[in-house]
Amino acid sequence: MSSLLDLAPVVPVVVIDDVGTAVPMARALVAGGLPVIEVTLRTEAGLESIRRIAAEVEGAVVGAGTVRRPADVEAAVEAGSRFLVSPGSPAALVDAMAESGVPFLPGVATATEVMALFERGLREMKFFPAEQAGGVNYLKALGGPLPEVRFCPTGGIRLATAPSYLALPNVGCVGGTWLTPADALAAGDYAAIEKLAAEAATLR
Ligand SMILES: O=C(O)C(=O)C[C@H](O)[C@H](O)COP(=O)(O)O
Repeated sequence: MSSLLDLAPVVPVVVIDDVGTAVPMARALVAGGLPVIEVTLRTEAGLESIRRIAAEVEGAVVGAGTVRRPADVEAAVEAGSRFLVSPGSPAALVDAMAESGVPFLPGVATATEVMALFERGLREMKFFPAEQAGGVNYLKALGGPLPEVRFCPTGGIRLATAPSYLALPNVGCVGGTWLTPADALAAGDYAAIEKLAAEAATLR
C-alpha cells in the first residue's frame, strides 16, 4: 500500500469495549470516508475486533494501536492488522515491528527519539501526545532540523484543531478518538459516527 500517512487525513483511534460494535462502527467510518482504522489493544475486545473488521468490512484498512511489547506485535498481525501504532519506541519493540512485515508508526515526543528512529532508517512516526507535548508549534519546530521525518500527531486533537496540524509539511495525517465517542458506541448510534467521519474526511 502507499504510505500509511497518505491514505486518509484522519485516522480514527478506537477503544472498543463490546466486540459486537466493531463491525458496524468500522462500516460507519468507511462509509463516512475514513478507511484507516486504528483499534487500540487497550481493551479485551481489541484483538477480536481487529479480526472481525479485517474479515468483514470491505474497504477498511484496520490496524492495531497501543502496541506496547513485542508479544503485542505478533498477536496483532495474527489477528489481521495491516499496520501497527505504538505510543512509544523502545528498541526491542521497534525491532519486532520492523520484523513484522507490516507498516508501523512508533511513537515519539522528543528530537532525540526522532533521531534514534531516523538513524535506523525510519521516516514516519506517531507524535504522541501531540497537544500535551507542545502541539502544532512544537511539531513545526521539530521539522526545522529534522525535515525528512513525517508524523501522525495524536493526542488531544479534535475536528477544530486538526487542520492546523494537517497544514504542516511534516504531517501526513492526524489521529484521534473524537470520531467514535463512547456514548455513540454504547447507544449504537452509527449514523452519528458516520457523520463525524464525513466531517473529518473533508479536511486537508
Ligand atoms: O492508545 C494508544 O495507542 C495511544 O497512544 C493513545 C491514543 O492515540 C490517544 O489516547 C488518542 O486519544 P485522544 O487524545 O482522545 O484523541
